[in-house]
Amino acid sequence: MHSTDPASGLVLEEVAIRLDGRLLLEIDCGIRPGSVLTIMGESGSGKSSLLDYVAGFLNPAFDATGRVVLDGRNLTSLPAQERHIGLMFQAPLLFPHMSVLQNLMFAIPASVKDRQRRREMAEQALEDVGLGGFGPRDPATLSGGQQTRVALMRTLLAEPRALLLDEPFSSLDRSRRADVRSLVFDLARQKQLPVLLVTHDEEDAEAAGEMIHRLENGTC
Ligand SMILES: Nc1ncnc2c1ncn2[C@@H]1O[C@H](COP(=O)(O)OP(=O)(O)OP(=O)(O)O)[C@@H](O)[C@H]1O
Repeated sequence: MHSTDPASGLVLEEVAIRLDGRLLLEIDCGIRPGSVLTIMGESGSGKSSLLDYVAGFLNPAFDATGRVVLDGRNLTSLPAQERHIGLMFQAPLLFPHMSVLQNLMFAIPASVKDRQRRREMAEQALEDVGLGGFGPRDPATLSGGQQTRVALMRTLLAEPRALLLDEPFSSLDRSRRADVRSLVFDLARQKQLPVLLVTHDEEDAEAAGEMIHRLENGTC
């Protein structure tokens, strides 16, 4: 299934990932701006490797083929930093030697040169996720849910054109998980980003919406 408008959204055209000559995963699909495709499948089926391929840093141990097209542009041979794709993992991975605010300011594109403007954007991002005033804090002093919210805003401040989420909610407890999940999907919808979500959690998949691909024998 391809995106209805090939000039928008994320399209994975006949992507196949192999390891040691064995086909791990095959996918051919389109994700419209603002919608989420959820990929579920057993451990080791190649889900994270698919995200790595889309992001542009698949380990060379794998052999991958197929095109990655974002908003009509073929990204397949571009380096990761030129793809404008945002990633979020299970561990929030904030830089420990920077304050929360510095973590956010670091993500803002270099095209925003004015330091005061960068600071205001980072402070606003914290306000947006209910963490106003947390800027000076050391990331290690934040709870898991707070760190995840900062990581989300850090990803979005980089102005990605698509989001890849690899089990991003799994370190959160049930109640916090539902809140952070809604926040991620709401912001993705607002910003009209196509989202590729990898999860083992049925509730995540249900909350994400109608497009769920379950890998069976590597194909979905
Ligand atoms: N750098 C690597 N070199 C060789 N094999 C690897 C490498 N990284 C992962 N693998 C193997 O590739 C396969 C796919 O791994 P991948 O992490 O993509 O699966 P996954 O579906 O995301 O699994 P999980 O749900 O457990 O996170 C696994 O068998 C894994 O052991």
